[in-house]
Amino acid sequence: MEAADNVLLKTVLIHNKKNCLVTLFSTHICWGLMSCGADAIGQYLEPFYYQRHESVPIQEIIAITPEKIQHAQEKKQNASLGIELISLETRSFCLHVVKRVGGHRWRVRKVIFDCPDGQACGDWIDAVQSRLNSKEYGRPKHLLTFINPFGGKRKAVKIYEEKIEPLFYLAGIASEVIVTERANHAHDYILEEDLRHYDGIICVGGDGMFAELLNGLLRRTQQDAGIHDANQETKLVNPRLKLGVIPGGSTDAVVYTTCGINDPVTSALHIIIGETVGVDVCSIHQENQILRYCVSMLAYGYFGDVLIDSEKHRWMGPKRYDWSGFKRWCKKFVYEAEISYLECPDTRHHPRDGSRCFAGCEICNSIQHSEGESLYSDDKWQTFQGRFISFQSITMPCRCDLSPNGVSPSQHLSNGYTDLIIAKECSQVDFLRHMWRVKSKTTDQFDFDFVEVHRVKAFKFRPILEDGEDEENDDSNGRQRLRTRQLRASSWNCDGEVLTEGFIDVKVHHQLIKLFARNIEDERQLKTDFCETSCYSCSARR
Ligand SMILES: CCCCCCCCCCCCC/C=C/[C@@H](O)[C@H](COP(=O)(O)O)NC(C)=O
Ligand SMILES: Nc1ncnc2c1ncn2[C@@H]1O[C@H](COP(=O)(O)OP(=O)(O)O)[C@@H](O)[C@H]1O
Ligand SMILES: [Ca+2]
Repeated sequence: MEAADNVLLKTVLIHNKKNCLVTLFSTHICWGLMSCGADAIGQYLEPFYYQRHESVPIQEIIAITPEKIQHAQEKKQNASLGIELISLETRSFCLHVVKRVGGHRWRVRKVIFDCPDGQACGDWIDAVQSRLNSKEYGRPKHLLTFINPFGGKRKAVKIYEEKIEPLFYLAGIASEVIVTERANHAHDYILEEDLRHYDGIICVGGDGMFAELLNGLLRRTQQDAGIHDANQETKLVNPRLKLGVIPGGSTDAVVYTTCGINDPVTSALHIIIGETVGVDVCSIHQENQILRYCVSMLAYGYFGDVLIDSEKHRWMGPKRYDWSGFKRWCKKFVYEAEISYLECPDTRHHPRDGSRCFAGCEICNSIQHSEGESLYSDDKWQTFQGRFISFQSITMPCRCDLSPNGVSPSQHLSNGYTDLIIAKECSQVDFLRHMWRVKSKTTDQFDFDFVEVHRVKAFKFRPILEDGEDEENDDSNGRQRLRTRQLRASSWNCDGEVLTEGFIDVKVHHQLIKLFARNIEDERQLKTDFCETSCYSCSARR
């Protein structure tokens, strides 16, 4: 019974008016009815087995609090004495634990236990609290929080005050809150201020707001490490601070991808439990300068234009993307570029390999990168030159309400690669069929002969803006003449921010940042009413 070594506390407590054996292990807490009885003062007979029990990992305990309950006997006594409730010794405690309510949504569940006396109650609270404080769980204590009052439906301040602040208080997290007054407020603050006291920086906002935290933190980290204007060969430094997002924007692809849903309470709970996931970051260069960093979608052509147009319709809230998407689709624009890319050498990893990135992803954990090696000495660069409607580089799956499966469903959070998705020149109807599949959950959106996909480590993008010579009728004098046709230029949609530079070089940095989030769970594999395999009672029974 090796698991018994990890037993920290074991007593009979009252839960739901029944005697329950409650055991605190170093990794989880377990409670349930026993087949051998135990008396009310906590004596129990060995051997005992739980009949039915529940187990919660320590990681998923949000907090433990004393619970003031007037016990039945005391109530009776007080009633007979004709007195109101007086302050009595607290001998009950409440465990606030993560509860999964379906669709990746998390809520707080309260589980109350009554102890034989105040001393036992205090012992339980101290024992559980000391596990929660253990460094191995990395739960944040001090957070810097930025709220964008103008993101999405403009409800970020209300969301924070009503839903998030009480949860942080419950979990003992001190949060310094800054409601932003202008674009780049958060970015500039992170670049300049003293951040030593924080464990992490979070925002209540959308992808654009998250991009401010990302760019601010990565720039600050490189600056502090003495790395300025890095070229692509430079190994970037990983920030100490972790980032987190509470959805309050329009698309919220970062939070939807990493938590499985854009729900503020779920995100707050992911942050509180302190679990983190490494996330790949693209650095976007022009010559020897880093222009920006990007984690979700970097797009040129269709989605670049949609972003520019959607900014004019901000008043519509999140619906502006549908409207601009539709408007932009009505006019067909074609772009041309030369794109060179360094494809993932392992052919098992591909945007259409059918894999999914779940919490504890084995693919992300097993992929090896030879970070120190020069990308440019590699002779495996390939080139695509041609016309397209949409070009996207997708570094995480980019799930969102617009695309619940993701823009690249088999992309991974931390595999060190980005997926290039090129929708080549085609009819408007064909492009719509492709987009329709991106939005729907059913069919493979890449299964079209005009869609090309590659999983790459780096790429170079060179827009072609002149189309050689074209014959054109000049109606005024009826003669034909040759002239150079100008091709349309687009701009980049970089995590929802506009980037006007056309020529760029992009490189993926494997797990450059850590995000407070577990990543989505494979709900088919979640056991709801069974104990973890490490449970003492279960392993004893096996
Ligand atoms: C003709 C109908 C077109 C519908 C298009 C359906 C495809 C959906 C693709 C969604 C793209 C998700 C990638 C994430 C992008 C965000 O970074 C960005 C900014 O998000 P934010 O508003 O800051 O939360 N949002 C968009 C739509 O460009
Ligand atoms: N106080 C503010 N006023 C105006 N713009 C802001 C403010 N705070 C942040 N922003 C900017 O608003 C943009 C969109 O924010 P975001 O939270 O992503 O919302 P949405 O998802 O609706 O686009 C970002 O570019 C961010 O820099
Ligand atoms: Ca990736």
